[in-house]
Amino acid sequence: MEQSGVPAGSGMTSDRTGAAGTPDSAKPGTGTTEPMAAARIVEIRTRIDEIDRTLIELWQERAELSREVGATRMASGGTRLVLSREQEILERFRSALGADGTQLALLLLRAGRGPL
Ligand SMILES: C=C(O[C@@H]1C=C(C(=O)O)C=C[C@H]1O)C(=O)O
Repeated sequence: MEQSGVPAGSGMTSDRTGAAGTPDSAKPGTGTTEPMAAARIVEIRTRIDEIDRTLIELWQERAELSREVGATRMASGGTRLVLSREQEILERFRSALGADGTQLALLLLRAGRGPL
């Protein structure tokens, strides 16, 4: 892991810095000098940024709702967690997204309850 937190070799780092005069100076930061490709990349990135904002909002809303369920249940004498429900959620994500879905679901569940 390098200092930025981005793993080396992940494809998320580049020698092409995007500064003027560097190889992608047609559209700084796109990683290409070809104007049509650069324009399309900028367009797609606009939508990616929207999706990321939505994902972050949904992530935060889900965590808050999950915390509320846990608090409500405990205040009424119930358990903090319901493992059968967590299993259903893990299976939902696994069947839709495979092994990455399982990892994603584990992170989602942790976000609502904190580390065990
Ligand atoms: C939110 C709940 O409480 C806990 C959190 C869950 C979640 O984040 O989805 C699922 C099961 C419970 O362990 C629930 O029971 O629905």
